[in-house]
Amino acid sequence: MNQSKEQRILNFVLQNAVRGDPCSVLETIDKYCSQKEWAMNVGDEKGLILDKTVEEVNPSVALELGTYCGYSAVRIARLLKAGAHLLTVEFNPEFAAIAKQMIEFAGVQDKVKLLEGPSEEIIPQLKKKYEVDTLDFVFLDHWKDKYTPDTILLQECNLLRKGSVLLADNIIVPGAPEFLNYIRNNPRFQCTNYPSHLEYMKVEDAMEKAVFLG
Ligand SMILES: Oc1cc(-c2ccc(F)cc2)cc2nccnc12
Ligand SMILES: [Mg+2]
Repeated sequence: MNQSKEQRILNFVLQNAVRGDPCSVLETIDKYCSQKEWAMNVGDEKGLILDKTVEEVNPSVALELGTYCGYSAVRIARLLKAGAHLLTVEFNPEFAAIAKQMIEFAGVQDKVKLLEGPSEEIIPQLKKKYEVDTLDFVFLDHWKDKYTPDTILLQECNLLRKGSVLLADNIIVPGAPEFLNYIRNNPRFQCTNYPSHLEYMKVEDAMEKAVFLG
């Protein structure tokens, strides 16, 4: 049974990165995916926008929708202060299995809780089952047609508070036009657009930051 691309990425990290060193893991994934096989990690260019937003928010509790191989989970977790944690949601079991190993190899497992399942099922469980009060930061990087329903669900579940920051990937490619329309026309959010490029490509992409005004 030949290996998946995600397994090949993990193997390359296990053989070439430094165990317990998140930056080494990120560099190694970026090296593989820019030189050998493209993959949908947020990447090093948009990753800098993610870094700056996480540092600005300095979240105690962060949520990621769309774990994939764990690249952005490692990217976010490496910046979290002592006692802070990231909940990351992945519905694809193969991806979740890869991400778990990636997160552990990077040594950030104590800061990351990987939740396997559909976001629409997990979000309503965050308060009672995962002891979340409100979310300081949310990274949306899963299927683009889920950005809007999940943002509405976060509000319905009272998981956002005044100042909660959402950051959405792939605003241009693959694109999230319905989400953009929703969030930019919603008076309860203050939006900022960050032009960038699709990971590992010269194709234009962008991220959108949306601050919940309460
Ligand atoms: O960053 C991303 C890029 C792409 C993607 C796929 C194929 C293309 F041709 C271009 C872009 C899909 C994604 N799905 C979920 C989360 N993030 C994604
Ligand atoms: Mg993405």
